[in-house]
Amino acid sequence: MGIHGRSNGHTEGAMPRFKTILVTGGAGYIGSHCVVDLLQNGHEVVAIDNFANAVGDDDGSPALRKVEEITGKKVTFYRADLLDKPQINDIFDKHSVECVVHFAALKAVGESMAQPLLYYQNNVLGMLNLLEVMRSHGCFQLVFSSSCTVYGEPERLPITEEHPTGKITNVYGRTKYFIEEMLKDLSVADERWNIISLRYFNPVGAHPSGLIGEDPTKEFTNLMPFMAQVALGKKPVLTVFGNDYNTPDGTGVRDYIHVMDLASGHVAALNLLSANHVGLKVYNLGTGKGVSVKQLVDVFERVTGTRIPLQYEARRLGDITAMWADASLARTELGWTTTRSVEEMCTDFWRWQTMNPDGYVKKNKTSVIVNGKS
Ligand SMILES: O=c1ccn([C@@H]2O[C@H](COP(=O)(O)OP(=O)(O)O[C@H]3O[C@H](CO)[C@@H](O)[C@H](O)[C@H]3O)[C@@H](O)[C@H]2O)c(=O)[nH]1
Repeated sequence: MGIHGRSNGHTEGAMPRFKTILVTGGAGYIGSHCVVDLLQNGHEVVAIDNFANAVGDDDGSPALRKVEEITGKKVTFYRADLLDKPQINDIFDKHSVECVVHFAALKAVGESMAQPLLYYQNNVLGMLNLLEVMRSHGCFQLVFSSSCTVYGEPERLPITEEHPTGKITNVYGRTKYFIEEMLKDLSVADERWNIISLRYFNPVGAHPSGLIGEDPTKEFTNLMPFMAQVALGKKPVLTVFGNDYNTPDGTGVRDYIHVMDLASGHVAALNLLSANHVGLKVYNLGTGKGVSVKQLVDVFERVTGTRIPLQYEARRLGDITAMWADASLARTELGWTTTRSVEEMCTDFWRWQTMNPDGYVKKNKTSVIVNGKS
């Protein structure tokens, strides 16, 4: 496989498709990987990011410069905040945006509990501003980045899109849930809206080139980046939160999905939106397979040749026992499936980590507003 990775079977040009896509949160982990896939599928991308949790420098986004290297295509980038509505308005004035893929959001569960207003303001108000600007510019096509967290503690497994939502124990998850409810109301009130909400399971891995990956600017607590830090020797031990769950090996089970598979789910969603009026549709993006903490550690050690010292501790507050997707709706309606194994998730993440042990290299130390760098 070359630098361009692989396609998951979408035939370029087979369906009518949008030309210019606005990607909010485009410099972030999932956003930057998705931009790769959008560019490789012939879209033009205008990306915005406020660098709340992504690396930025005087020249814009190091991640998006790498995306340009991978794809050989240009990304128009604005450092912009969705809370600054006039700025968002200006961007829509400058570009004929046909569709928005909206990633920009704060996502740390613990932080959301300590600072709920910050989360409601950023995630919910940011979404409202975006929707208003979209409407005033006649743009009604949206792919929204939602999460399996909207399901709360599963009542049954695997989780289908029909599973009840709303019984969520953290503020971050509630912002995703509230936005989905808003989008429902909007699609009922005004049939011009054409929206797909994608409920992600646990995104991990990195682009196979090793040029882009996860480099949060905030303290992170997710399993794979933490495990990689331990493997690099930057952290002494991986704390496993709970080995007394009702799972085969006692550790928590999740549906880990390679970030490039997740990215191709967005391209598939755009293809559906560009050819159909769906109102509002919701799809799970997961592999359909549950993997425990212990299993993920074992695969990571095996494929990277590293050793991860473990320390078992009590369950983490608010963690659920097990969660995995029924992804059959996305398969039948979006024509999308995952193609990357847990081994590839670990190998690709490790390649990114070892090629970039300190994450993205900034061109300059300070950040200034960069408008319309292309
Ligand atoms: O140092 C660590 C970190 C995690 N875990 C365990 O690993 C699993 C995965 O944890 P993590 O990577 O933090 O993901 P989740 O807690 O499943 O949360 C992710 O998935 C949620 C559902 O989409 C999103 O809401 C969150 O933003 C996203 O971080 C869980 O069983 C954790 O208890 C450990 O044992 N040790």
